[in-house]
Amino acid sequence: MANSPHGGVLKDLYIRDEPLKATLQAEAETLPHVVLTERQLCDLELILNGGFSPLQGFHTQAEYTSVVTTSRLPSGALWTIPIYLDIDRAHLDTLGAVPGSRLTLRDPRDDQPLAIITISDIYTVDRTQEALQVYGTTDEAHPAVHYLRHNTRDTLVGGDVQAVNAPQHYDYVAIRRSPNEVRQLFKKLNWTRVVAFQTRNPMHRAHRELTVRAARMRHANVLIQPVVGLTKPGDIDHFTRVRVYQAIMPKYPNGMAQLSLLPLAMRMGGPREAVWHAIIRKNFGATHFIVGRDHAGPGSNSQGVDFYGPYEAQDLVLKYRDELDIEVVPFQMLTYLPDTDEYQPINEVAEGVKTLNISGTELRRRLKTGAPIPEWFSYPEVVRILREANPPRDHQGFTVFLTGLHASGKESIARALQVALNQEGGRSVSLLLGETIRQELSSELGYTKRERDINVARIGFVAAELTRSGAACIAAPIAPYDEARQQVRKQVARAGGFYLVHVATPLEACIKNDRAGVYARAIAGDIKGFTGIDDVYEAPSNADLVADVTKTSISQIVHEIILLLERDGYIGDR
Ligand SMILES: Nc1ncnc2c1ncn2[C@@H]1O[C@H](COP(=O)(O)OS(=O)(=O)O)[C@@H](OP(=O)(O)O)[C@H]1O
Repeated sequence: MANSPHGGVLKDLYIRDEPLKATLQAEAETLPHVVLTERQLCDLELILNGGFSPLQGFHTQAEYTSVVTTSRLPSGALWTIPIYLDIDRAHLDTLGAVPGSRLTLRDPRDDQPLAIITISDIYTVDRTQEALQVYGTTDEAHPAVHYLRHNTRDTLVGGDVQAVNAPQHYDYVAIRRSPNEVRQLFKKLNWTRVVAFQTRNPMHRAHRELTVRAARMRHANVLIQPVVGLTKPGDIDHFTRVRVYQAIMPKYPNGMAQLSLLPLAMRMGGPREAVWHAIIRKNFGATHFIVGRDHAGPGSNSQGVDFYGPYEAQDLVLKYRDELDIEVVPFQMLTYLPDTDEYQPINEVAEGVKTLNISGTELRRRLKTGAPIPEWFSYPEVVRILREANPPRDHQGFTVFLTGLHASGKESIARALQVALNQEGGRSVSLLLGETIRQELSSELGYTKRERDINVARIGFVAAELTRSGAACIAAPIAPYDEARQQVRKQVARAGGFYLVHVATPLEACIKNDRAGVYARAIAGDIKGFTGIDDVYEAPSNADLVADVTKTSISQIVHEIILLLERDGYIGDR
């Protein structure tokens, strides 16, 4: 038998009665609506499917105050993290929302109506009180406090919700399971003792060892239940992590473990969050829950000191062990003993025995540089997935952005560089010449500052997309304005490498090079606002390379660019 839900009843709010569901769906279309934030969406999914039992909606003021100050719902049931619907006061007023009225809650991704809330009260968030009581700090280095200060809206709307539709997912659908589905799975597998494991990080050998040890100690099966909602900013994306989890599952003895995903929005609330996680796992039917070192820890504060002690979360969960009614399996950090090729909890290692460990920071460094990751630390299948998601520079994209006057030679450099990069191979090479872009993307634009800015921004967008997909992109517009170029640099640098090359050929030489006679027409006044003649060219102050075709050959300039790319690891030893 799976564990009983928190409060005794699983509050699965999905409506199975088709006519009633149809009535609610029709009503949802007539009501004023709110588009949920990503966090609210995660919270709502777990309210609707019973993962947050005994909650049946977003906190009322009484619930909010009670949870924040006492870690309990007014009923007395343990509940440690406040779950509320925050909305801007002004927005709420335009909806005409008052206690007693109903609002449709819509999915921010596809606008689908998910639920109807019947408003029971409207009140104001108490940011300081919540930060201090729930997270123990007002330091914005704590992600939840930062969220409270910068994202949480001022007004909270409390009330029960009715389910209209389940949020639609398109990724890993088969292993996103509701509490009811997980309970059915346990029943089918004949699992009665299940130890749940929570994670927001990739899993390595130590995690596999830890969960198997827990199973052995408690004669239980294992539910790996990673968070795929919101985790700590900067974490590895859930797509990569789920591929890792899928790769690690065959490492468990046949029939021992199952993988199921949890759409939770973590707060990184340490001790209080650990209790919340235990309650949620109880709702999913687990009988045991692993709480390790620094569970749901947010890292260090603005003074460089950890917000919570490494075993503070374990202590709080153990304090509530009786009423939680899910057995907590506390774990010390597992460490590797190279001499005996085994893992052991750090507190059980005899003095003088050699241990090895690779920290998260060290792992990220090795992924970035391509340095080896030993098999004692992780499985080759896992490392391969992580490396794919963190390709070394020579597999990342880049943009070389050439800026300069008309006929400065930037087009010749661009074409020659394209050939050189094609010779190098390994990437597709795209050329975005000023003239081509004007024809293909910006044919309606002229040459005012505003229109040039739009043109250059479009080039920046395309260059960033190509760079993200691993291509080499060579752009060669005039791009006379510094601010517009800076924007492009920012946008592309988020996706890969960016190099600004100023083709600084003097105007007289450009005029001489211009066999089409465009400058002559500009000088004669037939073309107005021509760059270099009667329109400005702001020379870049932060170019990665300055080239002048009157002083340096095209081959040499291309070589200089190749040297820059090689220096940074984008080309070369592939
Ligand atoms: N008024 C005016 N000012 C500057 N350039 C003009 C103008 N009118 C037409 N042209 C021709 O348009 C070509 C492309 O300009 P760009 O799109 O690169 O300019 S910008 O970056 O949007 O400022 C550019 O050619 P290339 O430099 O060969 O690309 C110019 O010859």
